[in-house]
Amino acid sequence: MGYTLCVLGCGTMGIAVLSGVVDSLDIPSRLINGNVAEKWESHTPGTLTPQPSSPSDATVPSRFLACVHREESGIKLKTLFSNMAGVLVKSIEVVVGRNAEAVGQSDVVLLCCKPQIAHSILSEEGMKQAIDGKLLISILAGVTISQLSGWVPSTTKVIRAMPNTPCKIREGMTVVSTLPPSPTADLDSSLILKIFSSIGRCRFLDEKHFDACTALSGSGPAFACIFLEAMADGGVMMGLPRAEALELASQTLQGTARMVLQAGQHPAQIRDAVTTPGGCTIAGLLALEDGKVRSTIARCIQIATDRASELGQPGGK
Ligand SMILES: NC(=O)C1=CN([C@@H]2O[C@H](COP(=O)(O)OP(=O)(O)OC[C@H]3O[C@@H](n4cnc5c(N)ncnc54)[C@H](OP(=O)(O)O)[C@@H]3O)[C@@H](O)[C@H]2O)C=CC1
Ligand SMILES: O=C(O)[C@@H]1CCC=N1
Repeated sequence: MGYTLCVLGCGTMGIAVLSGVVDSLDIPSRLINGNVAEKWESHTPGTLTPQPSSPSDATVPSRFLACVHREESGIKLKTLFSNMAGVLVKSIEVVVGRNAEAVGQSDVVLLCCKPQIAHSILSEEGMKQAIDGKLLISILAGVTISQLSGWVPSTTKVIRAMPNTPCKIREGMTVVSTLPPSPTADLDSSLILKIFSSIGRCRFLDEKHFDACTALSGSGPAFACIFLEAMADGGVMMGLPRAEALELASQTLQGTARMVLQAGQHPAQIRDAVTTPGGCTIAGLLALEDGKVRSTIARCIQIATDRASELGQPGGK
């Protein structure tokens, strides 16, 4: 039997993680349809490769509770999840305004609310008893393990994770804070890996890197989309239809990223191979350098990191 996973604050990211995990658990039916092999192969050897799960695996969730605050959000989630539960997932239950009850029925809690309201949610009546001894995985930007640990009983195991929205299509990047030594560390770590490596890449890093990870991979999809849209706009300016321009830009970015991740090529190698002496690529590259695009993008990560460190902090907004 699997365990119960509670998504405490099931908005954009809660839905992304939950949808991806549920999708990954629906392996047997998709194997029958014959379309899953390619998915497993698309992950680079040497990284944490997802494996099809067995329904009896105790490190795999089999029941999901999705907590929200507003009735209207609950209705939207019910519609969204109504057809989602596959063969291995017994149920996805939407819970409105009953956080402590849901946490009490869960084994693992994925905290996905806004950083600013985490303290009030974890201080709700009945929450201390409900969360006692449980594994709490927080995806909140800026809120530290030390802060979270101060809001829950000392028996609650607190871990941070920083996923991103592509988790929804199982192409996410998640960084998990390294686990402190404990008798349950191995079990906790395999359980955490099962969740996040089933929805993309996952790696452990020390908590001191979390604000930078929040900026780079957490916020990264937004930054990548600026570049993507700008490339497509350039194509449109030169007469390409919008839809085709967007397809060309997206597949080009995806293919290039895969050359780095899968083929292990350095970005400079890829760039040089494209850049014919006296050709059009060097002409475009020089225009980018004139626009200080590299330092602008690097500064964007620096500024977003600084902002991430302020989120959820006393006196911060
Ligand atoms: N968005 C992203 O790409 C990423 C976000 N993060 C982090 O994830 C967290 C969530 O972000 P995001 O998903 O964008 O935010 P959303 O606003 O989309 O989701 C927040 C959720 O919390 C719920 N909520 C609010 N109050 C309560 C309450 N009292 N009890 C239970 N649930 C409540 C909301 O429900 P309702 O609608 O009913 O109010 C909503 O479902 C943030 O801490 C952010 O730092 C991390 C990585 C990437
Ligand atoms: O913008 C934010 O604060 C959140 C954290 C990472 C992505 N979105």
